Amino acid sequence: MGEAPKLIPHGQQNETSNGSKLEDETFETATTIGDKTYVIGRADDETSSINVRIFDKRLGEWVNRAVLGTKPMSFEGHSAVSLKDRIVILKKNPKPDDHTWFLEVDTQYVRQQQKVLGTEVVAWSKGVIGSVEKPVVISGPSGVGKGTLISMLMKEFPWMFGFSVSHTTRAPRAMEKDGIHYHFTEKSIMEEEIKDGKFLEFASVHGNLYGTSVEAVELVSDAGKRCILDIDVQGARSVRASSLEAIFIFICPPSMEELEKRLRDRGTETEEQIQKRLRNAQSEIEQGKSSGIFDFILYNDKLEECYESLKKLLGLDGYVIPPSNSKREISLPMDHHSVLKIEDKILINCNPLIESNNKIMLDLSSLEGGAPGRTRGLDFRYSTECINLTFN
Ligand SMILES: Nc1ncnc2c1ncn2[C@@H]1O[C@H](COP(=O)(O)OP(=O)(O)OP(=O)(O)O)[C@@H](O)[C@H]1O
Ligand SMILES: Nc1nc2c(ncn2[C@@H]2O[C@H](COP(=O)(O)O)[C@@H](O)[C@H]2O)c(=O)[nH]1
Repeated sequence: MGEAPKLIPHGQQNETSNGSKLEDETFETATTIGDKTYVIGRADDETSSINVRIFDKRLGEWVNRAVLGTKPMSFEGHSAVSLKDRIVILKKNPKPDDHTWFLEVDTQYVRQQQKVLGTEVVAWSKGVIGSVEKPVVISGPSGVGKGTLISMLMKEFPWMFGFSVSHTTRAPRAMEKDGIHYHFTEKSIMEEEIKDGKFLEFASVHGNLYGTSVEAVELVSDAGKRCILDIDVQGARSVRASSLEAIFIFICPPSMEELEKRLRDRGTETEEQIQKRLRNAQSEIEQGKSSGIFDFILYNDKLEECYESLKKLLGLDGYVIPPSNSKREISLPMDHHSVLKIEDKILINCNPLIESNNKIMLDLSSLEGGAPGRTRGLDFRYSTECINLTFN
């Protein structure tokens, strides 16, 4: 039998009937969802990252869980609010783009990962203000022109799209740069990272291992951009089965002869590799057309025409949306705050001595996404509702 979290029996933390929390001086909060109490506090190391300990009230002991996703850093205290399947963490003294985090404890992603990894898990997801369009998954046989089309899109709309940089165990080509085209990695390291749940998807493609890390997708979301993934059909199938909502596009060649010509003309593969890629192309095209994974199929015959079709289905033909600087600014609490959950809203009370506009409301109904990746659609507003809360 373990010792129950001290915070609760000793009353160091106020836990109200509606799940709101006030933080104690040790920077720890204890939040109960179902049978488990999640004690969240500063890690006992020099990183200042957040540590999670889990107490199973039914078993009466502390339990271990794999913690997935990038952990929040630079932590100077927080408030925690329980939702049905996750805990909202509001940091104190936050940086402008790093104020709200979610610890997912029973979401679809968490349940999926429990099955995949064969262990209990929780997952971090950072909250980002505003809404970003769904990621775009682009698949198609090697040499069909996926990379070419993606480069055109990123060149024309650099503020809108960000590329998810995959990991691969294949050797870099002459012009490829580590961290830009791929994260080139050792097979044993990548296999270890797959075991640790760092990948959203991975597959063996043409004899090498390729995979999309959760971090690769998160980095694009953090930049407020729409994520583009260039992955094979197996990877697209895994993403389709995951909780990441995306648009799936399959690119077809006009003919196998033209595909072979493009692969040869590119001059990046040996004859043996070209043959292997062409053999795989046949079944990839069949799956692309008939598996039901893909929302759209495009034929890349004339490059410009295919690019126009791609833009059209992404809603980018004709009028081009200019880069937006219109992110609504809101001053989040810089000092002690308390939080209160009322239906699908969280009311954040700031210290009235410090904050001029001292009530901020977070509307939970507009949240989208979540782990793996970021929780989008955070909507903070200055609140006129008057709720009497006492400050400690
Ligand atoms: N519509 C097109 N007509 C003629 N050549 C094209 C067309 N689209 C792309 N190409 C050329 O075909 C070659 C392969 O294109 P690209 O590298 O973009 O393919 P890919 O699908 O990304 O391949 P891989 O999956 O191997 O990375 C390149 O040399 C590119 O310039
Ligand atoms: N499942 C995944 N497939 C990926 C990923 N990154 C790239 N790819 C696919 O691999 C082939 C070959 O790429 P190449 O750069 O060696 O020519 C191509 O079909 C890509 O779409 C990934 O992260 N996961």
